[in-house]
Amino acid sequence: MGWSKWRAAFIFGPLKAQSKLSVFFTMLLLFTYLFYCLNGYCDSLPTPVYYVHRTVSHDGLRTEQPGARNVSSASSVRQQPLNRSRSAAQSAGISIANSFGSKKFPQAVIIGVKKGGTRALLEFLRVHPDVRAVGAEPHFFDRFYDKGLEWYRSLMPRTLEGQITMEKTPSYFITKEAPRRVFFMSRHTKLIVVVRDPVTRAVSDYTQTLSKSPGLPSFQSLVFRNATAGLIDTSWSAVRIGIYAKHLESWLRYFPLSRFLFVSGERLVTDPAGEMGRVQDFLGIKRVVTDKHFYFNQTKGFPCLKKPEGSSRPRCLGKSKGRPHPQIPSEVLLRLRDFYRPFNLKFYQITGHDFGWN
Ligand SMILES: Nc1ncnc2c1ncn2[C@@H]1O[C@H](COP(=O)(O)OS(=O)(=O)O)[C@@H](OP(=O)(O)O)[C@H]1O
Repeated sequence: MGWSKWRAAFIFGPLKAQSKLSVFFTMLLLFTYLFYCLNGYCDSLPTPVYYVHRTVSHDGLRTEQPGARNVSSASSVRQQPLNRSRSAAQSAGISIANSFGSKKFPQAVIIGVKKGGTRALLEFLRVHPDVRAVGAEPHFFDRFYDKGLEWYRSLMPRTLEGQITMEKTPSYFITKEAPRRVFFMSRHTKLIVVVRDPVTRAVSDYTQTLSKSPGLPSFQSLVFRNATAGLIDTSWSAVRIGIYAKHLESWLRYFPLSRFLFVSGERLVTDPAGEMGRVQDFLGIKRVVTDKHFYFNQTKGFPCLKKPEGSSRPRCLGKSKGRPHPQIPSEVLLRLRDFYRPFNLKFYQITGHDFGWN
């Protein structure tokens, strides 16, 4: 080696070593970041925030602290990141490596009504690429509120930018505390209520209970408090759930009417594409689910999906959806119809929509 080569090695040697070192550290950083992301830790970086409402809310009611350890109380309206801790799925050891997106609180919830057609609506919505929904009913705002909002969020599917997270739990509509709790999660939550003729709904509800307890007394013996006087028993849940106006009033103390969409359970059967058009508009997503997605299954007597989510084969809802109802004496049904009439009218008046049940 000549003198000039020795000189070059002397001058550039330390520089080469430096650049090697910086490449090494950059790689190390990259690998560490990738490792963390693949294990779900990146979820805690882009924080979905929600507003913690004042301890005393606008209507003077005290707001609750869900699973108190998760959310600190706030004396004024302020933003609170809610995803510091790792999700329950992770702590339960469920591998979520190689998954994308993050778990967010639902921006839209199907809050009711039981036996209204809520499963059909959710399954139809799941066909939409911009909707991701929990399959099972989480029952967070009625049964599991003590588990805290972090637990609730961990149940949600991962969503990418622009996708909507959804869930359905029909019992929320009649749960006294649910409006306040949902409001506490986010006042911007969109609320969908699938409503169905309360008389048919009551019979459907009874049919479901009967399928689980075959020894159940007859519908007519449960529906009356005093059969001779024709007094309806409003303490029976199958009757109470159908007084929609009353339940809606509790929700309207927290949410304006514009935050609700009322889906007709009847139209969801006779014109699923039409009703889905309204739902997609309300959610602010493209009308992707159209009449092309449905076919009418003659055996089932209901519309079914040509290609449900995650399948390329046509599928109808299960046996417990769309089952035959027992025969109820017509005078019993007429009496029940009379009972609901004023409540239905009130409901039409509040919602500005005549559902045609009378
Ligand atoms: N496409 C389609 N297929 C099957 N069933 C359909 C469909 N669309 C609406 N429905 C009606 O949905 C009723 C059940 O309502 P829900 O899903 O809200 O019930 S539940 O509260 O979740 O148990 C169910 O009530 P029943 O007829 O009493 O079984 C159906 O009438």
